[in-house]
Amino acid sequence: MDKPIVRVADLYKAFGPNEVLKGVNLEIQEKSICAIIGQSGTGKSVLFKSIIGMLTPDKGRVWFKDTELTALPKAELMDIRKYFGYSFQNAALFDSMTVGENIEFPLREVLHMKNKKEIKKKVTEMLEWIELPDIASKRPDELSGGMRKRVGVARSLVMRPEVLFFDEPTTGLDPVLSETIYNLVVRVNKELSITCVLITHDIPAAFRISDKIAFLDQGCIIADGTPGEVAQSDHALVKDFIRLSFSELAV
Ligand SMILES: Nc1ncnc2c1ncn2[C@@H]1O[C@H](COP(=O)(O)OP(=O)(O)OP(=O)(O)O)[C@@H](O)[C@H]1O
Repeated sequence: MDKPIVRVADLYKAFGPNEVLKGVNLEIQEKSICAIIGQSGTGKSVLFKSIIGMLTPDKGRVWFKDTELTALPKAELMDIRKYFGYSFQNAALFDSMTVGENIEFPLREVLHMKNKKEIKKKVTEMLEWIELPDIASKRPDELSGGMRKRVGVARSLVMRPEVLFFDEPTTGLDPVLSETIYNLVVRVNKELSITCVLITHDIPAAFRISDKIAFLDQGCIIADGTPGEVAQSDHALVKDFIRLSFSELAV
């Protein structure tokens, strides 16, 4: 877990006059869980999208292992992106397709797999892995929010990414379902050895499951380290944020 799999150096991104990222530096260790936390609108999603190449940074560098993504031509960047998986807030499933078709979609469209038996086997394996073995023929709108999120994770995992990014994986879920999703993140990390990077507002969960926490504020990382190290931060905002997040639990 000592080698960085993703490195970000001095990253800047603005939208017109809105300077969102202002010199972000971050290292994410291979096979770790890293949580990016911070106030709303502070640039967490923009940082995510800049790392995975969905947004082009204005300045700065991003590496995946030894490859500098920010130096790659678009075609090569697309190729490297197959090592990244994403699970976004709304699970982004296609409602017109069954669950099975949703999961096989990247196999057909990205990996150009044609062998129906092989595709079906992978879909079945994934559904068993997320502990929802019998829902291949259901449509996403027949599922609960928590099930949809698990299917979204399965669709990302079927590509066997090396890094899986979760943007607010538990938004809209009650605490019990949220826990099942965090357990799934931990299983993805421990059982499949996949590096997991998550944005979350659930600070206690982030502290519980992460190896590293990075606190983003106004476009810069103002604290990062193990949960214990970040909990000891001297930064007033970090201290307040953590105190308030944990005191909510005590109410
Ligand atoms: N594609 C875009 N075009 C213009 N502005 C954008 C774009 N994407 C994000 N922004 C702006 O960047 C800023 C940071 O947004 P971002 O979504 O990264 O915040 P966040 O920290 O993830 O917030 P939250 O925790 O509420 O999800 C906001 O001011 C937002 O309006």
